[in-house]
Amino acid sequence: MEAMLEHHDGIALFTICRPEKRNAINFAVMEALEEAMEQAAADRQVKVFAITGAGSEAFCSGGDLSEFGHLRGTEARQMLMRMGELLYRLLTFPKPTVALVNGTAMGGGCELATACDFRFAKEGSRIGFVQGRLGITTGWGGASMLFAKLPYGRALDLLLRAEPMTAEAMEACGWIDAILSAERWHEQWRERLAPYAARSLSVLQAYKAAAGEKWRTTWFREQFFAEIARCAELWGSDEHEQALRPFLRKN
Ligand SMILES: CCCC(=O)SCCNC(=O)CCNC(=O)[C@H](O)C(C)(C)COP(=O)(O)OP(=O)(O)OC[C@H]1O[C@@H](n2cnc3c(N)ncnc32)[C@H](O)[C@@H]1OP(=O)(O)O
Repeated sequence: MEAMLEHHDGIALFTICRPEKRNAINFAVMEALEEAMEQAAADRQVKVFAITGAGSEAFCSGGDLSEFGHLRGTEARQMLMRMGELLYRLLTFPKPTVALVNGTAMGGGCELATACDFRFAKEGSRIGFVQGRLGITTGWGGASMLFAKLPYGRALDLLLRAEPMTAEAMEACGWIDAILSAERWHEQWRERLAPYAARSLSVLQAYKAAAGEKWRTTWFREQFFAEIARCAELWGSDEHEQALRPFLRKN
């Protein structure tokens, strides 16, 4: 089982279950996420959609480089566009969404979390938009979302540094909404989400419709998918191939 969907008190919790790969996203996880979002959007008992990673090490280490690293040309572009479509759907989800960053978040793992309305991180988590060190850029719409959600200079700084940051630094730049205790992690994120889950579905959906207006503009959608197309071009570059070598040698 690569991922699972559970329900707790109005919260649909989607967990990526690949701790041995630090919860890297492969095609099976994409499919599971798509199904989970469809179910959670349609289920009137669900008030909040939350995403986390299995185990105590990682939220999500991004795209599965052992599976995606072999993709070239059209295949790479299709993979990036497919996940981009999913993150766009998550960005415009009709109910509040939250990334429960329970450990390391790297690359596409940060893009996944950026698509959510809120990001709560477990203390000690390391978070990095590291794509720039791999000879690529954010490939799932992460930069477009970051520029829209954070002050311009802070967003650009994270992308250009392309390095793992502490949870405290990510809170200071506005990416993390709250750092929660490692010992009381499960209790604390439930406490944080309980007031949202207590609201009526019609109130939640009305606020999310208002929030979603800016993401639905033609301008934003074009920028979002143009970003993905640029990453697809870099995917076949020598710099990216060299960065992938350690992963490809193993698989
Ligand atoms: C496609 C959109 C753009 C992207 O997402 S590009 C991918 C960006 N992500 C990365 O570059 C992250 C690469 N991974 C890392 O830096 C580290 O593994 C990480 C996440 C900091 C965790 O470090 P540690 O806790 O020390 O664990 P580790 O390095 O020993 O890894 C444990 C096993 O997990 C594997 N793994 C980690 N991230 C992966 C990934 N993204 N794709 C495929 N496999 C991945 C890693 O190879 C290792 O496997 P093994 O046990 O040696 O067989």
